[in-house]
Parts: sequence; structure tokens; C-alpha cells
Amino acid sequence: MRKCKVIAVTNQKGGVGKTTTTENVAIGLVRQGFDVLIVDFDPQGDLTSCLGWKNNDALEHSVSSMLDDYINDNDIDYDSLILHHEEDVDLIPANIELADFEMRLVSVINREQTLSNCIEPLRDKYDYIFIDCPPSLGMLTVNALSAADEVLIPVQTQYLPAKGMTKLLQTVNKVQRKINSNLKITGIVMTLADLNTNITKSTIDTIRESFGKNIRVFDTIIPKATKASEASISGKSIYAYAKDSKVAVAYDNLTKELVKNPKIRQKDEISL
Ligand SMILES: Nc1ncnc2c1ncn2[C@@H]1O[C@H](COP(=O)(O)OP(=O)(O)OP(=O)(O)O)[C@@H](O)[C@H]1O
Ligand SMILES: [Mg+2]
Repeated sequence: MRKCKVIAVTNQKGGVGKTTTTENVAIGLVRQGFDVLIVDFDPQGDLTSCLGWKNNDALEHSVSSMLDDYINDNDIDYDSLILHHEEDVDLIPANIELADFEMRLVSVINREQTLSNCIEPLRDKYDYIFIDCPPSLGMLTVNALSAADEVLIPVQTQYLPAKGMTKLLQTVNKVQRKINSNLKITGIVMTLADLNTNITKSTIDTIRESFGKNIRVFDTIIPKATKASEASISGKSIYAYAKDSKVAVAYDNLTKELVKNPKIRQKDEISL
């Protein structure tokens, strides 16, 4: 049996680079020869659009219909559900229909584990499954954390994310204690960095000092560059859009760091 790793990309703060990081790390891993699936788990459907399915509301099958099939005890038709992107990554797409998921789950037994149960049969087919989370710590994110082996946390470098991180780590802790004791933190990746400013440099140092004791903070920092958003709009990864750009090199380095799999410098109970 294949050893699949499921990674939820999470931060309840909006616009910190979750979707961009999910897309480019996932495709970075494909470029290294791994079989990778992305689950778009955000009703905004940004990742689905970034991979070129702009009119995602028209999709007949989506993560929402997958969850409905599970809730209604229907077989999930994975072949119709999973889309294949030209850069060889697979995608379970999302659209606005996922927005009322919380309500639909009210009467479901073990509702926190709905996504986990849906993707379990796919662990056999992929080396990595990424879940792109919405900017909240609600039921969607709890489902993603319950389904995951690891959490990857993108943070912006413009300011200190102290309070938001505490809340996020408390949620991870709670899921560890109550639902998914195997959940680990892959690490923190700093994104959208304007490396020419002193404030960014000092924030980077502070993030390493304050979080680096308990959690891995990746060496690679993703710089802020318009090529990153242009790539998303074009429906391609940064490697296909601007292979020699600084952002492409950074995401390639981050991907390599991720597979290096060093000792996880993390206490059983994560605290700050
Ligand atoms: N390295 C970068 N340089 C410049 N722009 C970037 C970079 N990374 C992401 N962006 C842009 O910043 C915006 C937010 O990025 P992204 O959508 O990845 O964040 P997010 O955390 O997924 O947001 P949300 O919380 O809404 O899901 C997008 O317009 C994206 O194209
Ligand atoms: Mg997003």
C-alpha cells in the first residue's frame, strides 16, 4: 500500500497565500515525480479557478456533490469527480455550493470526519493529497484537519501573526486531542515577503524566534511578486508561467525542503 500524506493548508487569515502555495507546492511535487491530488475545500473555489476552471459554478461534480453523496449513502463516482490538469496534478474542484456545508452536516454522525471518510479510498492512489482551506476555523477547516496527517501554515511577513497563530494552534490542538491524534504540523512558510523592507526582515526574525522553538519554520521564504498572481490568472503554475522567476525558484526550493522530511521539532502538545 502506498504511503500517502494528506496536508491541509490552513490559516484563518484571508489572503496569506494558502491557495497559491497549495497550487505551486502540489505541482512542484508532481515535477519531482509524485502523484498528487488537490482538494479545493473553499467555497470561493479560488484554486479551481487558478487551475483554469474559471466557470466553476457550472461544474456538475464538485467537492460539495461528493460530500452530499457521502451524506446520502450514495457511491462516490471519483472518476467523474476528479479533474486532470495539463500539468499532471489532479483536482477535486469546489464552488459556491460548498458554502452551506455546515448546515447540511447538522444531522450527520461524526460530521467532523465527513471529508476524511470521503478521501480515504484515494489514499491508495496518491503520494500527496493537499486540502486548500478557506479563511476560517469553522466546520470546513475542522473537517480538513480531521482528514489530514499534517498542516502547512502560510503566514504573511508584513506583520506579526501572534494572536491569529495562537487561535489556529489551539484549533489544531483540539483536533489532535479529540479527533485526529496523528495530526502534525508540517511547518510555517512565510509568504508575500517584500524583502527590501526592514519591517519585513525584522518580522521574519521574530517569526523564527517565537515559533521556531516548537514548529518547523521553512528556510525558504516566498517573495512578493506580480508573476505569482499573473500565473494564477493564467490557469498555470508558476513553473509553467515564469519558470525562471524568483517565485518559481522559491516554490521549487520549498517543495524540496518539504520532501526532505527532517526531524519534526515539535512537542506533542503545541504551545507558544
Ligand atoms: N508571492 C506572491 N506575490 C504576489 N502576489 C501573490 C503571491 N502569492 C499570492 N499572491 C496573490 O495574493 C492574493 C492572495 O493569495 P491567495 O489567494 O493564495 O491567498 P489565500 O490565503 O488563499 O486567500 P483566501 O484566504 O482568500 O483563500 C491573490 O491575489 C494571489 O494571486
Ligand atoms: Mg485561498
